Amino acid sequence: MTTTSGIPAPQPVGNVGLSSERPSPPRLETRDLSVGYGSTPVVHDLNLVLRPGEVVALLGVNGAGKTTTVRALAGELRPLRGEVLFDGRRTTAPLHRRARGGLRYITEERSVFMDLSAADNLRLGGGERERCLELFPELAPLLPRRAGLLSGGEQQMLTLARALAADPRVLLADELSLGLAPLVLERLLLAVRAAADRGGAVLLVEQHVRDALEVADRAYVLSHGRVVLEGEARELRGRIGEIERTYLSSAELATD
Ligand SMILES: Nc1ncnc2c1ncn2[C@@H]1O[C@H](COP(=O)(O)OP(=O)(O)OP(=O)(O)O)[C@@H](O)[C@H]1O
Repeated sequence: MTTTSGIPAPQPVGNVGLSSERPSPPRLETRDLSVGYGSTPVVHDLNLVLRPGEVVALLGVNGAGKTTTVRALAGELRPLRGEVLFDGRRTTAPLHRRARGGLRYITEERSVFMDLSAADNLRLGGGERERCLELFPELAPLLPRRAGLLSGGEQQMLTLARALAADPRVLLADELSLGLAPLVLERLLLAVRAAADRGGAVLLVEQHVRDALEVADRAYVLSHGRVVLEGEARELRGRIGEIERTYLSSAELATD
């Protein structure tokens, strides 16, 4: 595509991993990864790729192994078998070292420092405060307030603003939507999409399949710790029934 001045129009970074002939090298990758608790794997033989500029959704019923996968990617759980690669290099580094490489891991539990003000929470994120407020202007009047007094949705916004303002090279977002109003969820997901469009690599763990597939480029569906379906989100949007059936069969197996 060219502009009227004949200069090639900038391509959104978000499509780099998908549309160019040679996809960008993965920023984060697992090869034949098995991971779990003690010596018992709950995720088996996982091959997952996360490239710059893309949002990848990780879907599956409760207990499928999504959080376990994300914790392994974050460096909180060590592989039992197989490996995790960050920027093409095998790593067993803990989270704080991966964070130095630009990885941010956000979960519902680790959301905010409750005793600090919203402003102090943003300061701790290392990103610019103005940037946070650009992302979520609704945080401005809440800045002096103690974070513990904010609503669940406001706390999630704070968490995400803090993570996104630092322009993470990799964002692992586990269950951002838990308990959020639909409109807040939509804002959070759009902010996540925008982070990928600026070149970040985003892994999004989500219970809301349709919402996740709206903003994702690709998705993996886990069932009992194994990938049972994967593909481009635009294709999977037409296969929601099939995805839901994997959820149902997981539930049947779980009650056997
Ligand atoms: N700390 C732990 N110790 C032992 N087993 C665990 C631990 N955490 C999770 N598990 C087990 O590992 C399996 C996968 O759990 P995981 O939390 O990864 O699933 P999930 O897909 O993220 O589920 P949810 O959607 O409910 O968060 C489950 O059977 C769970 O009981």
